[in-house]
Amino acid sequence: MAVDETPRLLLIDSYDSFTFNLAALCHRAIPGCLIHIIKNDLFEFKRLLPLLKFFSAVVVGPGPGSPEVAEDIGVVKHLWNADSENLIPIFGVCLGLQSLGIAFGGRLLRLNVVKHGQISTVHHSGTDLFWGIGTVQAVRYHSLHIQLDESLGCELEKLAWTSDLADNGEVIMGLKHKTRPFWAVQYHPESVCTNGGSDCVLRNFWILAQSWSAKHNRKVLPWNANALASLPPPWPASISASALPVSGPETDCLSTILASVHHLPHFQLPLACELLGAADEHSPFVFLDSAAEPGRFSIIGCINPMSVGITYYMGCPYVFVSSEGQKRQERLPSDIWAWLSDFMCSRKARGNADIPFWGGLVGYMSYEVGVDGLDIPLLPSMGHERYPDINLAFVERTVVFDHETGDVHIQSLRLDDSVWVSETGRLLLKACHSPASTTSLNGTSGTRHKAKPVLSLPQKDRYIAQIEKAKEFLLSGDSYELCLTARARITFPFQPPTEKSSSWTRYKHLRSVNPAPHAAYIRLHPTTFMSSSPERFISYSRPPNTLCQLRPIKGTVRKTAQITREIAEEMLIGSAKEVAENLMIVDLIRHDLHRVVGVDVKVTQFCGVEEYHTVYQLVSSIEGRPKDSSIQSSKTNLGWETLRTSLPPGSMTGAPKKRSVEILQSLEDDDRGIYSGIFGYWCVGGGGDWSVTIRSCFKHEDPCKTDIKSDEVWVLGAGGAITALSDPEAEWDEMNTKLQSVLKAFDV
Ligand SMILES: C=C(O[C@@H]1C=C(C(=O)O)C=C[C@H]1O)C(=O)O
Ligand SMILES: NC(=O)CC[C@H](N)C(=O)O
Repeated sequence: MAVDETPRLLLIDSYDSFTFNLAALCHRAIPGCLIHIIKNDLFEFKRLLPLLKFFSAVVVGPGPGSPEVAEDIGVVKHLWNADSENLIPIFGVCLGLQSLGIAFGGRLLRLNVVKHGQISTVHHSGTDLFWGIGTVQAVRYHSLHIQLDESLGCELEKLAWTSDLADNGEVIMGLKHKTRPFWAVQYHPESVCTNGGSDCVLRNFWILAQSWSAKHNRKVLPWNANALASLPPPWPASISASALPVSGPETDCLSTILASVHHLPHFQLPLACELLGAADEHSPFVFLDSAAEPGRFSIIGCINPMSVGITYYMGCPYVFVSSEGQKRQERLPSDIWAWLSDFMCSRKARGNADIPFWGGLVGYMSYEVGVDGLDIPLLPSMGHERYPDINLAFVERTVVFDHETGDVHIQSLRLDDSVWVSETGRLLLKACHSPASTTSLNGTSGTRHKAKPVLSLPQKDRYIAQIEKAKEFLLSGDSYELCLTARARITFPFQPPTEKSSSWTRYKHLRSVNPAPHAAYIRLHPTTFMSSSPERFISYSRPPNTLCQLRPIKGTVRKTAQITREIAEEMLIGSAKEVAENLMIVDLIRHDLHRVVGVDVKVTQFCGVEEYHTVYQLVSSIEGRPKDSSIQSSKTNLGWETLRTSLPPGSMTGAPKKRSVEILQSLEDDDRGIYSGIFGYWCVGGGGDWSVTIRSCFKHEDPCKTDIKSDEVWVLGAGGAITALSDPEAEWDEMNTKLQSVLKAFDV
């Protein structure tokens, strides 16, 4: 029988959000290995068993829940009892270790004090997995642990442990089976903050596995594509251009957009927006506003009746496309993502490489679009007849202001649009030289509404009770962190609509009272959306050589007169709780990024303290830029694929993502809708930039339907990450601080 030289690993994923980090670690530690990743419920054991002969080893990943619960552990629990014919070396992580533990007489217990995103010193035997290894500082994500009664002639041997002192006493961190080829660690070797116990432990496992296989004459069968057709292709080799959506022709055969540049350092963005139609309630308008640092570009999209509008409702097999007053529906080829990809494929163009947006799609996507991508059923409350879950305009004419250089770029994708480009230039130049009123620039709190609005706020008792319930899920091991949120509503009694947009005035007020780098005003009927978000979800540069960057925020301190930057740094970086919150999301996002871009993922900023108008926040930055030129061709939509597979934003869910979203659905009172989703753009050059919809509010109405005398209802959401270390009162305050940052614009 021929021996297959390529190390093949079967990585069994128990629906965790760190699985691709583990795959990346295996790839680093075991040269040339190919990793097939399956969910723990893909096969029954009798179907999996014959496939094991094609693998060199199995890696059992971490996951939510308990190894004693059949649905949580899936097929894994059977692996340990395979007969000697079918034995295969196995490396387990966390839930994997716990499953090994209970299979051979270990007791599964809850920790007194759970450890999520915290770093412990791991002591070890210096043998087996820990051979040649010095100090280990390891990240832990667990609520459960294994205890061995070694006096009973246990088949397992402890290899590593940590001393949690008064919290939990000694906790097992590494195990091996005395005769079978099974090894496992309780901590997370793949976490970005684990030091000393990652690559080298995996390398030791591989050496142990190979020598056990040699000693027991275990042969790996040559790869047989037919027999293995039911397995997914190996990672990272599966990431190839063919697996990515195609973005159209190569850049060198594209038309060049029309553009003019004016140096106007004192450009008044709100005034420019008004000259271009922002104040006209009846026309659609989009403005992506870098209203504070570190935002650099602000984008005004000039929409007119010929512009294409795209709306999509969750669960609907159609997408609605409107233009020139007509609306038609188109059946989706497979899903909305593929449709949008096709739509953009035929609209590629080329412009000034220094400007991130040349025209393209601008708008928002709801949280539920992302939830759907996790294969979680929508809540029954989600009907078609609500509001669009995806609402985008294809913007051909844009004004882009570069806050760094003071240059204004007027651009059009249309052929023969030089008249619009030059007239818009003239208009904006003129406006720059005429004094603007403060009201026009900043807005005022006063709008057309005379009557006082009714404000409905989250109830403290209810929110605290939800935090307590969330904590139960953290203690049981079902989640490591839950981003709990609540909604507020501001209702203005019906007033006859006016030409002059009151929401635009409101937005100007918001951007002056809570300036933010990812601010936005998006009026795409029936929805009006305004944001003062501090958080970028993802940006991806134009292909080829796309760089994907995600910038999760986790860790918040409210600004007050007493809180200086130094104090905020101490409160954030000096707090195990805040850093743990951030670390968990960094690890989750690394996983999301590794899945699409392969091995080339880096954390370029870890827990930087950034100052915003009302809060200090801990911000990390994770980047991926695959070196592989086949993925990096100018024809692939790497960024779009990363966006699709990374929703909903990890910072708005918690980890592990899928289980956490399910738990949050059961805890929160309403679906999130637009809140917690994303907004931003997809440029015709292939790049994109999408922000997280927080510190934002929205309303749905159609000003053309004057016969319906509906109230004007603005909805806003706010929340924060709940961890086992959360103090409910402090979480309640944090959520309110975030709500207030937007409520200020309503003077309620
Ligand atoms: C949930 C919100 O914010 C999220 C939660 C944060 C936190 O827990 O520290 C910080 C930024 C956001 O990712 C919100 O603003 O509503
Ligand atoms: N990271 C994990 O695999 C966690 C395992 C288990 N759910 C626990 O909390 O202990």
